[in-house]
Amino acid sequence: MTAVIINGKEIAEKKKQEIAEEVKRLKSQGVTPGLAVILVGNNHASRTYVTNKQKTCQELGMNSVLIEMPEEVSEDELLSRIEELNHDPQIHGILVQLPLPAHINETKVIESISPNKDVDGFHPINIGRMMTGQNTFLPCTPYGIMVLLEETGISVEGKHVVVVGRSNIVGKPAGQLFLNQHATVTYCHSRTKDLKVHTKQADILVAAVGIPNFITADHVKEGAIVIDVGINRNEAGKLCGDVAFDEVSKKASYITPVPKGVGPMTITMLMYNTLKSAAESINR
Ligand SMILES: Nc1nc(=O)c2c([nH]1)NC[C@@H]1CN(c3ccc(C(=O)N[C@@H](CCC(=O)O)C(=O)O)cc3)C=[N+]21
Repeated sequence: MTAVIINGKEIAEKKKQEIAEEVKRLKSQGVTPGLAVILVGNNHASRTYVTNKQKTCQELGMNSVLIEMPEEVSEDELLSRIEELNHDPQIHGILVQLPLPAHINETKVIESISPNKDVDGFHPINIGRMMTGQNTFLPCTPYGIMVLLEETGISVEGKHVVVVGRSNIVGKPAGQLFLNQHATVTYCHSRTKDLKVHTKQADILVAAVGIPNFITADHVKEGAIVIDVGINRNEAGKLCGDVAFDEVSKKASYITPVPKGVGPMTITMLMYNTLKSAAESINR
């Protein structure tokens, strides 16, 4: 079988147009969605991501504020800046770019963001709401995966989804969203025994490991749907996923590439969450 390549860039463009329309509507009601991005230190990759987020805000007619803080900033200073943003009526979403420097407690920072402005969906209150199927901000990357599948016309109900990776921001919540949509979910991770025995059962295989070429053709069932969430650089410095694309795409029925797969959806869902927050602020 030769896989259909799911074009995440194209689907993201379509979704962004829909979001831009909604932004116009909100603006006519006097509310412009506003996102604050806090960048601590001068990590090169982080800076690229943050620039992309700002550019996308502009494209969609939203306001964006970049708050840069030096690597040595104290935790207290960061927390008090977040507290200001929690009370700023122009700001509907607050994103603290991760990772943070080692002297800052990430958990404490995430928990200081108002759950009403936590457009990353990382606050424990919002994670709890997601787990219990309530209305909340869904974490952007897992949410983006669900939208990719929906837009491709793939139903998740009853399918066996195997998630490889159990991070708090991708693997764990991705499994939960699939479960919420009535899939059967298996989690695998670095200590799973006989990984292939599990991954070969997958109707939908989600790779969120962080190791280039980790998932090879012999991990994959003929005709499976393969979602590559990895963002790695190979020896040549080229962006690549967790899946050995060339060999796996000969066996899968659908596959997401890297780049132009899940990545562009992550930013799009961040924009969606910011819009949602702004719309809900009217009723608060
Ligand atoms: N608080 C927080 N929230 C995040 O959402 C967050 C974060 N911290 N820290 C870093 C990761 C990484 N991340 C990406 C988003 C989009 C692409 C993306 O659009 N990638 C493009 C390629 C971009 C390129 O060429 O470098 C693609 O896959 O096609 C990648 C990575 C969000 N993150």
